[in-house]
Amino acid sequence: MNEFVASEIKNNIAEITFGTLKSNSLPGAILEKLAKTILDEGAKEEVKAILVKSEGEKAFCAGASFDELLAIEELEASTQFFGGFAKVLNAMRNCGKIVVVRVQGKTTGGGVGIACGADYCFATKDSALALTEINLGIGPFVIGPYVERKIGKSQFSAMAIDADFRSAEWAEQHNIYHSVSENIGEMDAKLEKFMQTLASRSSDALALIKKVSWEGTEHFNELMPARIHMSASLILEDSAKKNIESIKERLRVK
Ligand SMILES: C/C(=C\C(=O)SCCNC(=O)CCNC(=O)[C@H](O)C(C)(C)COP(=O)(O)OP(=O)(O)OC[C@H]1O[C@@H](n2cnc3c(N)ncnc32)[C@H](O)[C@@H]1OP(=O)(O)O)CC(=O)O
Repeated sequence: MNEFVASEIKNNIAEITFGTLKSNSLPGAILEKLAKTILDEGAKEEVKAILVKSEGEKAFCAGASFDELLAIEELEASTQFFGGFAKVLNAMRNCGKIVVVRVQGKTTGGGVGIACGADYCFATKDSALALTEINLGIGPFVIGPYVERKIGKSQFSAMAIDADFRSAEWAEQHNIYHSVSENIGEMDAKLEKFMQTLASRSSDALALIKKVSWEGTEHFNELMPARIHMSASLILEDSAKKNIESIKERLRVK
């Protein structure tokens, strides 16, 4: 399977895994499927919490798929595509269940959005992160409210402007990661214990914790159409396509 979203329920935990061949970057179909899977699993009474993770031992998620961005030629398609990120984050926020995210390696752009959409986030010390959108000629507009909620406006705008990687240690100090491990084995051992404990907790208490944690984010729904339009229109510029081609080349020869 080249691109997939899979889910299984183990011990009252819905484990959702996504994967794509290019650093787990996200095409539109995977975004749509991920959003739907999170909502479907969240609606199941037996599910106490949701674990979102990605395939492999390298990058957690490289954000928007370059190949899909290069193929987009008109506003309707780009609006639909960036709307997919809004749907995933909205699903994480509104699914009614605690969402835990497992970050095993570097993450950029929309992948940082997914880490910030978590209620609790595990990572390894190699899980540096960056808002690289400006390199393409766009910005972290759709994921912005979710990132700002974790790190504050000043740090968000600094990350969006410089597009530099911050370390996992930085991400822990700035409330994105809640647990940082030396390696994947150590992270998974901690995660398993954490999820087992979560599964034994009161469903009603967890639901209320989810509710109060996201209080004050109701306006995200109203923000989204304009935020989607920002990325969706900028990506149509010729310079954005040239930028993506040169990033792909830089990554290929590095
Ligand atoms: C949500 C909004 C916007 C966005 O999300 S914009 C997307 C931003 N993403 C990037 O800028 C990703 C750039 N990629 C990297 O920095 C690195 O690849 C990585 C993610 C840190 C992973 O590094 P690693 O060393 O593990 O892997 P490689 O660099 O060797 O990459 C392997 C392979 O994957 C290809 N690739 C990387 N990123 C993407 C991508 N986004 N789409 C497609 N393909 C990607 C890379 O080119 C390599 O391919 P090869 O063929 O093997 O060369 C907007 C909003 O919020 O509004």
